[in-house]
Amino acid sequence: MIGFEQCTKHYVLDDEERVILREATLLFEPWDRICILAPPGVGKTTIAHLLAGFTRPTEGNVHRSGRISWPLGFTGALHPSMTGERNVEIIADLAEAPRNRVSAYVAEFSELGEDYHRKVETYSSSMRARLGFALSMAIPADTYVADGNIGTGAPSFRTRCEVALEQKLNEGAGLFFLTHSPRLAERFGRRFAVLQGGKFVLTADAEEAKGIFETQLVEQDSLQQLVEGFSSE
Ligand SMILES: Nc1ncnc2c1ncn2[C@@H]1O[C@H](COP(=O)(O)OP(=O)(O)OP(=O)(O)O)[C@@H](O)[C@H]1O
Repeated sequence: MIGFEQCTKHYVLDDEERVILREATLLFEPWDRICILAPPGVGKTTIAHLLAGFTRPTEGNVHRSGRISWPLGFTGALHPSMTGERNVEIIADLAEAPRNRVSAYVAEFSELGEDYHRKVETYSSSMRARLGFALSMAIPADTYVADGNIGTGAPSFRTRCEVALEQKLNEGAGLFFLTHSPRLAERFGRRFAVLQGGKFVLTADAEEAKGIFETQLVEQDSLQQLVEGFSSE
C-alpha cells in the first residue's frame, strides 16, 4: 500500500498556522485510481507534493513504493539555461529511462518544433508547461500524481494530455489526483474522496463526492463574503 498514515502537514507563515492535513489516513494500492475533490487553496498541491516526495509531513508517515511520478506537468526541475532536449536527456538518465525514446516522445508530444533545441529560458510559460507534461508522460510510472487539471494551455493540447493519461491508466497504471473539477474526477477516478477538515473522506461514488464538494464551495464563498464584509467596514 502507498499513501498517508496519521499524516499532519501544516505551514506557519507570519505566526499564522495553515493546516493542510490533520492526522489524515488514506492508504491505497499503487494501481488504484483515486480522485479527491477539494476547493481552491486548501492544499491540493501540497498533498500531491507529499506523495511525490517533494515535501515531508509535519507528523505521521507518507508511504511510497514503486515508481510514483512527480506531479504531472511539473516544470520545477527544468534548468533554464539548458535546451529542452538536454533537460529531457538528463531527467531520462536520472529516471533510468531510455533517453532516445523519451526524447523522441517529448519532441513529438510537446509540439515544440525547433524550440525543443533552444534554451528553456526562451520559452513562454505554455511552452514550458507542454514540455513538462510531455516529460511526465514519457517517463514510465506505476502511479501518476496530479493536481488541478490534466494538461494545460490550448483545449486541443489539454485533450491530448487527457487521452495520453487515459491510455496509461488503461494499461494498468494508478492515479492519485486532487482536483476542483468534478468532470475530471469522474472521468479518471474509480474511487473518490473529498478533503474535509484536513482529513480524506472516502465517498461511495463520484456523485456523493461532488455533492459534498459543492457544499464546500458555497461555504467557502459565504466565508469569503463575510471576510470582505468585515474588511470593508
Ligand atoms: N511553502 C509554504 N509556506 C507557507 N504556506 C504555504 C506554502 N505552500 C503553500 N502554502 C499555503 O498552504 C495553503 C495551501 O496551498 P496549496 O498550493 O497546497 O493549495 P491548492 O489547493 O493547491 O491551491 P490552488 O487551488 O490555489 O492551486 C495556502 O494557504 C498556501 O498559501
